[in-house]
Amino acid sequence: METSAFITFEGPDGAGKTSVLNALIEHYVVKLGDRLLSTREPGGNKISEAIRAIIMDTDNLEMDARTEALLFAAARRQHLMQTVRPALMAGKIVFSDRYVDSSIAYQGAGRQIGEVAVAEMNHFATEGLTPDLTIYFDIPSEVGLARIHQYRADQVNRLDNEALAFHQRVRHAFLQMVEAQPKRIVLVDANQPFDQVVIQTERVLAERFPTVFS
Ligand SMILES: Nc1ncnc2c1ncn2[C@@H]1O[C@H](COP(=O)(O)OP(=O)(O)O)[C@@H](O)[C@H]1O
Ligand SMILES: Cc1cn([C@H]2C[C@H](O)[C@@H](COP(=O)(O)OP(=O)(O)O)O2)c(=O)[nH]c1=O
Repeated sequence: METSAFITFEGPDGAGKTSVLNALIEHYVVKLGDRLLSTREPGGNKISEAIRAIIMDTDNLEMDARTEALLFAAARRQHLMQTVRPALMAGKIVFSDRYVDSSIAYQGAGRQIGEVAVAEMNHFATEGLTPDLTIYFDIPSEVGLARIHQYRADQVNRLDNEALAFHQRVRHAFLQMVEAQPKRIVLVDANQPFDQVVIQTERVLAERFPTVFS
């Protein structure tokens, strides 16, 4: 059977992950067909999408930070069991728009409930399943937020609404993870023209998985 790969895409809000992922899928689907599975967190199945709706609801202002972290982890667990693991077992290439690193950055650092505690809780949820590669799209918080408010104002969610300091803590935590785990996490500068971001991402994928992506 062909080798599977679990590749996650991370970054602050407005870094361009979703747009880059769409471009990548268009590019690779010709070669990979249904061997490529692209999915996103939180969501991807009925239960996780229902949890997502509760987390993102801008009316849920009273949500406690640990409740939020537990809900993200619960949605992640269901997504892993129902979508990601079966695909990996079938030898597929799985692209996931966000995974555990987002919880460490947003809930651990952004909400300040502790990066180690969030990592441990997610270890329980995932049984330690770690991506083969993570591409981290780096963007200054001001630039990312400006993109969202300029182009996606109709889709602003409860986390987008947080103050600048929250988003700066999130970015700082991501950068620390890149430094601590350079083999797994590769940084792509997302503060450049879109086509350049896509080209650099494709280069990283081709370097790491030459038989799949080049
Ligand atoms: N490199 C880029 N330069 C300028 N605008 C961009 C770039 N990448 C994405 N955008 C725009 O920024 C907004 C947020 O992008 P999106 O892909 O939704 O980001 P994310 O999924 O990381 O939050 C979109 O309107 C998108 O068109
Ligand atoms: C997966 C995950 C996402 N998030 C946040 C990041 C985003 O603000 C939001 C996901 O919303 P989404 O609209 O999917 O944003 P994006 O396109 O930027 O990924 O949830 C967490 O706080 N913790 C997590 O574990």
